[in-house]
Amino acid sequence: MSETLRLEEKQQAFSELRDIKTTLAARGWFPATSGNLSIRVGDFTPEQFTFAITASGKDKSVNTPSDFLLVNEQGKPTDITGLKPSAETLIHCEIYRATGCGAIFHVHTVFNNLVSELFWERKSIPVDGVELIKGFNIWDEEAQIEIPILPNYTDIPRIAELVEKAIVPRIPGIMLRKHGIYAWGANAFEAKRHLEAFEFLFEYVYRLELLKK
Ligand SMILES: CSC[C@@H](O)[C@@H](O)C(=O)COP(=O)(O)O
Ligand SMILES: [Zn+2]
Repeated sequence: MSETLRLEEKQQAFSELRDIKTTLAARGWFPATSGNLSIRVGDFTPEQFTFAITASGKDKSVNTPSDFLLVNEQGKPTDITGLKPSAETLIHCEIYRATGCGAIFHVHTVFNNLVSELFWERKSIPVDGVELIKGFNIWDEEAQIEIPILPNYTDIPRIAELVEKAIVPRIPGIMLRKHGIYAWGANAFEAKRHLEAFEFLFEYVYRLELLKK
């Protein structure tokens, strides 16, 4: 890839990340510096790829000139930089490798944490016939879906190695227990739609469980 093209693509990815970061921060979806966002950049094969990702530990409700960096398929910075990629970069790497998606957004919310604990023994969160399932492009009448839950190990490589097996066809997301959702899509627009659908469904599931009691 030529340097000019790479610079343009990098700036485009950083600008998209900034927009989505600002939008999600306004909803309070990045409490206490949590969450991370990434968008792929340039040519992409399962073996070799580059993506733009949020730097680790930043206050994601504030925009600064050093919020993002480029990393390779091993999660290592591609340029010389003082910035540290997200601590959860390896999970992004595995999702890109397994799905070939174009963007991945991760948020911690109270509702996603609650349902991940509520359904931990089942290892998936069931959702039954709710209209917003169509946000995943699933159009079956009264569709029933299961959103997979993985354990929240402190050691991120241990989580990363479980990702590929845990991915369920048609479901563009994985929950980490009492941690948060990773949602992905072909591009930032789709990943955002999926993330919003997940969060709506998690609140619905939680409230329905309460009503049943
Ligand atoms: C500060 S709590 C959240 C972190 O432990 C982590 O789960 C997270 O989502 C953000 O980590 P980061 O390294 O900033 O991408
Ligand atoms: Zn996290």
